[in-house]
Amino acid sequence: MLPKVFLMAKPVLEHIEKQDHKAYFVGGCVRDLLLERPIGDIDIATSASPAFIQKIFTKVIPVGIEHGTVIVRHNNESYEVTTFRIDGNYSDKRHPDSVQFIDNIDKDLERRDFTINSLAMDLNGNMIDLFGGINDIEKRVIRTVGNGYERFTEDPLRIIRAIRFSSQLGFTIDPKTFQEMKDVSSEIKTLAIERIANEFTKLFAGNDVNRALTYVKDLQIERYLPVFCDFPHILSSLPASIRPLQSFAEVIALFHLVNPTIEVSRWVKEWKCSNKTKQEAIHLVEAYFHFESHGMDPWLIYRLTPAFYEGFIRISENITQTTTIRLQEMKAIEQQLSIHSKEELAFNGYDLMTLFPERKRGRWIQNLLKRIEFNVVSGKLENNKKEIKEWIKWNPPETN
Ligand SMILES: Nc1ccn([C@@H]2O[C@H](COP(=O)(O)OP(=O)(O)OP(=O)(O)O)[C@@H](O)[C@H]2O)c(=O)n1
Ligand SMILES: [Mg+2]
Repeated sequence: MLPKVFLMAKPVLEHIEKQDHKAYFVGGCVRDLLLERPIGDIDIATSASPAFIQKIFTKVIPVGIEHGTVIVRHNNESYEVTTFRIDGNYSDKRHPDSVQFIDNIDKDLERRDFTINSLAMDLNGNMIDLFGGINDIEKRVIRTVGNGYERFTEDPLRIIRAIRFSSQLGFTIDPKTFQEMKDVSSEIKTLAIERIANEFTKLFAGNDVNRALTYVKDLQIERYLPVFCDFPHILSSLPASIRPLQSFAEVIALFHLVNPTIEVSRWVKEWKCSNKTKQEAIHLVEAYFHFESHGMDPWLIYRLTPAFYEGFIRISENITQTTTIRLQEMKAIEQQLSIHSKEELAFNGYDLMTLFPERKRGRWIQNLLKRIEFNVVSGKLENNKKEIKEWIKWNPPETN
């Protein structure tokens, strides 16, 4: 019996087939089904044109109609439905210059990157396996469909995808395919950095990230990657055994901790990351530096967003190469915090100005509040007005 995600998508295929067109499950979802891995997106390939799909379904989003792709919404799920096609040249290394729609799936499967990704499955679970994909899944090998040199030249991102799949799936790369990756590797410099970052995020998240990094070093891909190209030894300075990371921010944090002379802001700028990624990386790095000098304490927990606890553990485990920090311990400290934000502090800037009416507004207010906040969070000072007032007597604000 097919997993639920396929059963839910089945009516979409049935509806297309009822109109005398062919429709198949293709790509990653078929691969992951055979590997019994969690299924990501369900992609569908069809002989029907995008216009025809738009006609026969009520909810269709034309996401990439020029490449033959639309999204069909069915029972609140999205399905990418792509017309069988062959690609023209990829002169911008992102999208083929032109695509030609065809009515037979064979040639469509032939243009795909790896044999394990070139499987198609029909409604009844019958497999179309033209390039030995099932055999390669059994042997756990990544191999290009046909001529690797051509596949990688069409889209050099496939070089990094091969390594990413080896990390995610724990597969080896076929030696001939690997040689072809080497031959085309300098083309990586033509790729949009966002695409590379996307693959790198998945590469570092894979269970077999260490094997993948061996491939990266062997190919010397760092020559073509921003930041890495200026610090050729940074990959070799990584800890001996990397545990998987879950976001690009974690990757940046790790590299910054390995080489603090490269600022987080430089990684973010050259890899064109979002501000969200930047903030997450800064957060993780600050937490780790605090941990290094003070250990796990309430101040660390107070400053670290709970959503980043697990990321912090992953980073720490990588740097220290131990597994001593426990999530429960962090949560327990969080539960015990006297305050969770400075808004909960029993004393504010206005109180300080009332206490020192002769003083002009200035930096001293912020500085003193920060010290109060730190002492309250650290359990050295009770969070009530009277206590804080008393404390200030002995810890007066700095002179302006
Ligand atoms: N550069 C690329 C990108 C994609 N594909 C084909 O398009 C399918 C879907 O692409 P994508 O969703 O990027 O990869 P998946 O294999 O589905 O992997 P994931 O699980 O990460 O989505 C792939 O299986 C592959 O057949 C390709 O041939 N060349
Ligand atoms: Mg996919």
